[in-house]
Amino acid sequence: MSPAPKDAQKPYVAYQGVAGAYSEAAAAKACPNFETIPCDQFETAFQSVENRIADLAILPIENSLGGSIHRNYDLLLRHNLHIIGEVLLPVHHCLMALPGVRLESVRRVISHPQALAQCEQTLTKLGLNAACEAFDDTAGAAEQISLYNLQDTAAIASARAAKIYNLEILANGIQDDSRNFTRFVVLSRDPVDPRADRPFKTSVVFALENGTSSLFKALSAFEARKINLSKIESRPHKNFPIRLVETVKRFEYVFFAEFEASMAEVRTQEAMAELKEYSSFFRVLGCYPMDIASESASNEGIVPSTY
Ligand SMILES: O=C(O)C(=O)C[C@]1(C(=O)O)C=C[C@@H](O)C=C1
Repeated sequence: MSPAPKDAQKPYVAYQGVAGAYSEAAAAKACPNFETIPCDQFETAFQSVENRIADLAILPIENSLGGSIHRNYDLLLRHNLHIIGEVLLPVHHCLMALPGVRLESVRRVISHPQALAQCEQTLTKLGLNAACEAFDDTAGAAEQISLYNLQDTAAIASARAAKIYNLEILANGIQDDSRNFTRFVVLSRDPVDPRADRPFKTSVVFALENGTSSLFKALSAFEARKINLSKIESRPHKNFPIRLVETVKRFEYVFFAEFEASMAEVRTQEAMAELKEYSSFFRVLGCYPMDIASESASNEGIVPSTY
């Protein structure tokens, strides 16, 4: 599936999955006045912004139980889009099947690998005699059951997906912990202007001249200026995966770091300049408003008013 051509009058936001996916819910929360464009792959969502089919894309980046979505970190590096916002979405999973199917007759549970991971312990507690199978997205798994009349299969997806695909909810709230949140980032072709009058985050990606051994020193540039590091993720350095130090082969990484500070602040500019001194590669992925509980509750969404 590729995104449909867009109507030039309306703003569009691309997401991965089909109607009823959590990414669609995140798009509605972040950009309530936008039309949504479903994409079959994460990369298609990036491309639809690059090719001007969509104005923005929304991508899951990490989950409080399942961890980081590595694929999207790699794609952030491969593509040149800017992060302009973030949104935290509570994720409340349901186990669903065709009407009349009982829990005892389920032999297969299908869903997005993140959703399967977030419900692993609960599925065991439910005493299911079923194999888990990965699917491209949660709502797509629900759709599959409906389309092919799969009597022995259940899906993990949202209550909205159950409604859209006419499935019955067998168990509600099956995430292993109620504090199950996915953080999504909003991507655009253009950056937003950094501000200092409200909480902003800055996301960067870098590789170090001397490898991991200088990571502590590099990050202390932020600590020294009392800038809070909210996230760090390492991924293989695809252009330079191994460093030979005498007889030892060391793995090389690129580091994704997020700081609770705006690039409009002098302390952030200074810390970044210092980090660059240790880096063989450095890029700002975005400087954007933090998703703060009171703000995400507003029905304005979190995308800047320029959209
Ligand atoms: O499959 C979906 O519904 C998605 O939006 C994807 C996704 C993910 O990639 O983590 C988003 C939120 C949930 O954590 C589970 C799956």
